Amino acid sequence: MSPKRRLTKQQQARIARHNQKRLDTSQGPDPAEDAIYLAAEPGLILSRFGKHADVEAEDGQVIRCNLRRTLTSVVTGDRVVFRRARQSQGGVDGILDAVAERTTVLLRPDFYDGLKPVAANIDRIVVVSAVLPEFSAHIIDRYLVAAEVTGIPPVLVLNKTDLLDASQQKALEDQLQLYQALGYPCLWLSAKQGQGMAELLALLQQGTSILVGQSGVGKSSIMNAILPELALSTQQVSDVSGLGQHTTTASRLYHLPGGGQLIDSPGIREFGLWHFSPEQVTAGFTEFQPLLGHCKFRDCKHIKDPGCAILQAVADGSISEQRYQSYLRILTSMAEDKPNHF
Ligand SMILES: Nc1nc2c(ncn2[C@@H]2O[C@H](COP(=O)(O)OP(=O)(O)OP(=O)(O)O)[C@@H](O)[C@H]2O)c(=O)[nH]1
Ligand SMILES: [Zn+2]
Repeated sequence: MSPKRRLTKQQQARIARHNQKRLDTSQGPDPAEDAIYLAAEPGLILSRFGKHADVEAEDGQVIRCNLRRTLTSVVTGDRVVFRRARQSQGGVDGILDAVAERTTVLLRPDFYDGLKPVAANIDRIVVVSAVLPEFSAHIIDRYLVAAEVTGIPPVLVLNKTDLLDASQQKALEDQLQLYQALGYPCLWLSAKQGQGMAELLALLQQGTSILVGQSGVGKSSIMNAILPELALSTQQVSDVSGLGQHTTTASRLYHLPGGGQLIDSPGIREFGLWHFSPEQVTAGFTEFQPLLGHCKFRDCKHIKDPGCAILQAVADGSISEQRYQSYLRILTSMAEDKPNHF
């Protein structure tokens, strides 16, 4: 093994000075840059695209900034330190100096590229499902596992309830009852007719939320209903292209009229679970958590193992058979779908 390279005293001092300047928001990293930029200020990333980001300053202004090359990961929702340029250059009006530590980060497992951060500092994941194309408790369970493992509280929204007849309604009420009993807030919605929209808005008024769910469940319809600003831009896109859909996959943060933020992130609407370990999936089932460590064998897989506390709970009905079957399906699908590098 080669000996560790030691830094000289001068090198150490230079690095220390550099780090100190980066942390000190009252001074830029390089005094020569003060001729180009104003004082550092805190900001919020609304959107990131390539080498640029739209940063919202505390006065509400949006400033398009260049990213320092040292900043490798900057995503929508990041809290940052930036400086306005004294003069606009080529449509760019500032520079992004530093990114604050994130409370949460949503990672998108890309089949080819590995894990990619797509949004940061999210307080709530709104899992949208619908009675059409088809209601699937299993898919809801996948989203719930992802949310639990990521550490962001989920909320369930059932959309298109205007299409239900009485018997379908009863069956779905039972389904949502199960999730409600697990501690997940559930909301009945019709983005089309407006039922439940006021309750949803009230829920989104605190913190930053993101909508996820399968294609066609009505995420865009919900967003357009609560964000006139977005409805307008979608409309404009549809007028030009005739496609009526977003042409970009970039995430963007919007402020809601009565408070709270909503991140529109087409790239994370459906996410895989490849990057989770089987143990994480187990822990992602909230009702399994109190039983973990109570199985007879320490390495219990909770599948066929004798003395398994989870299997026992399924047998006596305190854990729902449906949720347990969902758990098994997730484990199987992970083993089948997993790309080599996860
Ligand atoms: N009946 C009914 N239809 C709805 C409702 N909400 C949305 N839809 C319809 O469902 C279809 C899909 O809605 P979108 O909002 O595009 O769904 P999405 O989840 O954004 O789909 P992707 O963009 O593919 O991810 C559209 O034809 C909507 O008009 C609702 O509450 N009731
Ligand atoms: Zn077990």
